[in-house]
This record gives sequence, C-alpha cells and structure tokens, in this order.
Amino acid sequence: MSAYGAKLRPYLFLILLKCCDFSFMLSLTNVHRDVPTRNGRFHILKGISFEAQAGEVTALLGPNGAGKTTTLSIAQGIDKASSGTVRLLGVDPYRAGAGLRSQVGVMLQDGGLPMAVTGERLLQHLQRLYQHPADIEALMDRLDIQDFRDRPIRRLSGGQRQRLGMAAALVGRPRVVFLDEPSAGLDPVSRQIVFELIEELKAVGVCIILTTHLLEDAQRLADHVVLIRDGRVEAAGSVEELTSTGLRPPFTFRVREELTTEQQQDFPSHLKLSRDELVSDSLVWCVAGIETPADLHALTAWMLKHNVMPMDMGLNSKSLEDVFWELTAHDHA
Ligand SMILES: Nc1ncnc2c1ncn2[C@@H]1O[C@H](COP(=O)(O)OP(=O)(O)OP(=O)(O)O)[C@@H](O)[C@H]1O
Repeated sequence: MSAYGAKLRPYLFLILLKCCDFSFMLSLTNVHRDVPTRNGRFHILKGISFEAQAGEVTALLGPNGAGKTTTLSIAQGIDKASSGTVRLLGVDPYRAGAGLRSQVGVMLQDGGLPMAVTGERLLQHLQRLYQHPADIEALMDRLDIQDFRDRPIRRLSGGQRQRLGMAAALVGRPRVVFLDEPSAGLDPVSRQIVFELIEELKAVGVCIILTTHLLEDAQRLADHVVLIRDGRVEAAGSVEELTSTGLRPPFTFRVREELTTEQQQDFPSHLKLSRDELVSDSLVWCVAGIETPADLHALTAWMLKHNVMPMDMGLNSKSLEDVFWELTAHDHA
C-alpha cells in the first residue's frame, strides 16, 4: 500500500465500521410520501424520522389515517418514499434483493394469507423458502396452532389467523420483524402468548416494529414509542420519557356523597376543582394545581373544615393513553 493509502487506512476502517453498524436495524430520515390527486398532490408523510434498535420493540401509534401503515410499507420496502432516506439492516429496502428479505419477517394481515390452504401447509411452504428456517412444530406449539393446523385458513377465527400470521412472520428466523396490530382481536390467553413470544424475540436481539391502537399494549411492550399524527412524528421516546413530560396528571379524590355548592364555593382559590369526566362515577373530583406540600395542605385543610372524608385520593400516574389524548386533543376538539 502507498504512503497515501496507509494514511487513509484508519479512515477506511471507520467508514467500513459505520456501514456495518446495525445498532439501528431500521432508520427513516425525513421521509416524505405524496400521491397525485385530482387537485394536485396529497402528502401522506411529511418528514418522518425515527430509528429502531436490535432487541427492542418500537411501537408506531397514532389516530386513524395518521400514516402508520404507509410508514410500515416504506420501512419494509413495499412502498417507495417520495423523498428521504430509509435504511433497513443498512440497505435501502425498496431496492434490496433476496438477501435482505430473508432477514425480515412481516406479519401478514388477513388479506395477505392464502385462504384455501391449511396453516400447516402455509408454514411448510414458507419453511422451504429459507436456508435456516425455524422448527415449525416448535413454532406451532409456541403459538398454540396445533389444534387448527389442518384447517383451511378461511375457516379460522380472527384470533387464530393472527397467531398463524405471526408464525408465518417468524419461520425465517428474522432479525427484524414487522407486526401490524399483533394483539388486535385476541382473547386474553392468546394475547399473553403473543406478548411472551415478543419478549422472547427481544431477548435474542430481534428488532420488532409494531403498530397498535391498543395503548395499554404499547405501554406494556414498547421500549420506544413513535407517535405519528397527520404524517408527522408528533412525539417519540421511551414510555417513561413520554409519560413524564407535558401536563401533570390531575390529583383526584373520591367522595361517598355529593359535594354541596357551599363546599365547592369555599374551595381554595388557587386550586381548581372539577369533576373527573373520564369516570362514569361522578363522585370522583379532579384538583388541578397541586404542586407542593403546601397545596396538599390547603386541600386537606378544606376537607377538615367541611368534614369531607375521601374514600381514596392521590396523584395519578400518567399513562400512554393520557399522552395520546394530550397530543391529539385538537383532533377531537
Ligand atoms: N395510495 C394512496 N392514495 C391516496 N391516499 C392514500 C393512499 N395511501 C394512503 N392514503 C391516505 O393517507 C392517509 C394515511 O393512511 P395510512 O393507511 O398510512 O394510515 P394509518 O395511520 O395506518 O391509519 P389506520 O390507523 O386507520 O390504519 C389516509 O388518509 C389514507 O386515506
């Protein structure tokens, strides 16, 4: 190697290292997607950026029509971004060949499953497409598919199809798995099976990207949440990061009997008392403005003065659902 080449060697090594850096299994940078319409162009995605890492669950959340499915399709390479950069295992998924496909599992929704064949036949067929497939007997055991393995897919219930769709996504032992609404329509037992499997996949370093409308599921499963609204990333971070920012959840207390007008009128003026509208039981009250022990003292002094003994009271922890409502409040106004 020339002296110039020798000087370049450390840099070449660094560039090579960067190209092989798969700590982000998936990255989208400023991705736009627009489609022609009669009056011009409709912008479905308006600059989506996020990353998904190995051994983590990344959950895409958002209201109907936000752009989640379009984002997933582009991330998988089924659809093409109008602009921006997509990297799946280091390559552009839209242009990539079979080498990438064999490392990526996609959970097919109902429409994508061949209705006439049996679940077992489908899994056997998929098994032959991969060099190092999973053991499908073990997969069928794990997802509780054995009982209906020989039934045509069209005869299966929604929950059975969901589990078969998940098995189909895992036959090739993928490094990255895309799951569209994996827990939709599942009974509690099937849901638990799917959740445990997702945890096992995480533990062996699989990168899981899922969409869900069930915020409770996202809260339980996701390491990283990407909240999409109107084609943009409205918020992103861990569940803890998202639930510890923004509005503080209200302090609530529950009483056995209705508060009188006099009690309400004498409430400490720097605190705001209102009924908790999310609870059908109207005897739950929210108190906004409790920031310090002195505020708490003002509240309990008012209770003492008016002989109000709460059945329970406390500061609520914020859920992903609260964050979702906060961020999408103007959509529902
Ligand atoms: N090919 C297309 N042509 C025109 N509009 C489209 C096209 N594909 C998607 N859209 C529109 O883009 C928006 C986002 O669609 P997308 O399916 O990505 O949303 P989503 O977040 O997955 O919604 P949902 O939660 O209802 O499944 C919707 O308004 C949809 O009607």
